[in-house]
Amino acid sequence: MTPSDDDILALVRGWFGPVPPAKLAIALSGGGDSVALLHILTRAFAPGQVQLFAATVDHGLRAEAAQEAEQAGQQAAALGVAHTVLRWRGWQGRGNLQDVARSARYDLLCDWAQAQGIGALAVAHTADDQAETLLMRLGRAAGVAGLSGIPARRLRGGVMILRPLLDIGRADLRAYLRRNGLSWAEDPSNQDLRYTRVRARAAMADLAPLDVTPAALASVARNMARADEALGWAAFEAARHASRVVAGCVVLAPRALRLMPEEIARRLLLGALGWVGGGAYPPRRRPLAALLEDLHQGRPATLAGCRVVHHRDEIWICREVKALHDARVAPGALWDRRWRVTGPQPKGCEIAALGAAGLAQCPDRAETGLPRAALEPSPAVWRGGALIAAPLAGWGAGWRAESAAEGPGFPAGLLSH
Ligand SMILES: Nc1ncnc2c1ncn2[C@@H]1O[C@H](COP(=O)(O)OP(=O)(O)OP(=O)(O)O)[C@@H](O)[C@H]1O
Repeated sequence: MTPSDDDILALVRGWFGPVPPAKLAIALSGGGDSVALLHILTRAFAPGQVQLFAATVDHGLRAEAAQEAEQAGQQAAALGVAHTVLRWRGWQGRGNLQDVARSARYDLLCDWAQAQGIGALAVAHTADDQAETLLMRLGRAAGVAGLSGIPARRLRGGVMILRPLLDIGRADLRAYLRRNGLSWAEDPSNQDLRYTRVRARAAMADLAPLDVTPAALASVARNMARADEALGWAAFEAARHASRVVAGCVVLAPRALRLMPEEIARRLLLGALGWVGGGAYPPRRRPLAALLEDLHQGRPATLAGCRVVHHRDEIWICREVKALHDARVAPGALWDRRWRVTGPQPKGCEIAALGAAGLAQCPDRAETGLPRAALEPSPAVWRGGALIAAPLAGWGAGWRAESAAEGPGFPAGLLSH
């Protein structure tokens, strides 16, 4: 049965709970879903309870984009909502256009929201988007995390991204738009069968006789999200017992790693590699499985900007020194996302990796008890090619290297997976 306006408003109100954000940004593409979201949000809350702001990203990729952004602005204005157009002109012809544009769009929207002091951004993904995402991920042989689909809430760049329409179907939103006499722009790429998402949408109709409906798939995503959270928690607990952080490395007990369920070990490694290596994308399943096998066999390995070695009966996940070739900053600046090095007479000095040649100049290196793989990528102070200090290797009076990593760190980062 098609839900009425009141049903939809109650659903969205319920989604936000008793304390909705005082300021809420809306990502308004001008397409049907986000126009509906805008309209719904203007009606869902008590007057003055939630201050709304809308923004449209003009990617400059289609001739009509600027005009559509302007139209979206008029729709927002008609509803008394402040509107901003954010322009992106960053396409350099490299990589996958859809992915690059999406990532740039979220960056622009989150930066804008933060600059306005708005902590939450609503986007208009629907139950159909969720179902299509699940189908696409089945095709990529996803695991529990992938089958959790699009999250209802996720922190990005200090802004909480909210998806209050994730339990509402696209057809129901179209009915809402028509009932309320609202117009919207159709994105022509929604018909382009070259896109996997469009093919997934077309395939949904064929799956209906099996009861594989958007609602059922959205339900699977919710179940998987709960399982994912539980696995994240178990990995966090396992990491607390079987690992420690030393000199920017994650140190693991091999026996504990061997006894853990494989999925927990896999997540623990993923979290450690992400924290130490800082890669934008996590390593894929197969290289990660190969790494786990190497570790069980006592072999050293390299993955995701990390070097993994055995040292004194423990496994050390260290930063890969080769990945730091270009990492050079002035003293006091953030180095390799995680270190801040300060000390006396910094003039003319730069911070770069200690490396093998630098380490050879540190007489007290053995006394640190740290493996070479941990010391070589550690921050060192250089002046004109001469080593001034290597705080983690015990060389250079007065210089300090402090951990300055942002974010939840390790192992807490395993919980937000
Ligand atoms: N140009 C835009 N300006 C502002 N918001 C946008 C824009 N494009 C998309 N959005 C927001 O993102 C929501 C989802 O849009 P769309 O499905 O195109 O996005 P996506 O994030 O690229 O996801 P995917 O392609 O994986 O479905 C829209 O409903 C809208 O809230």
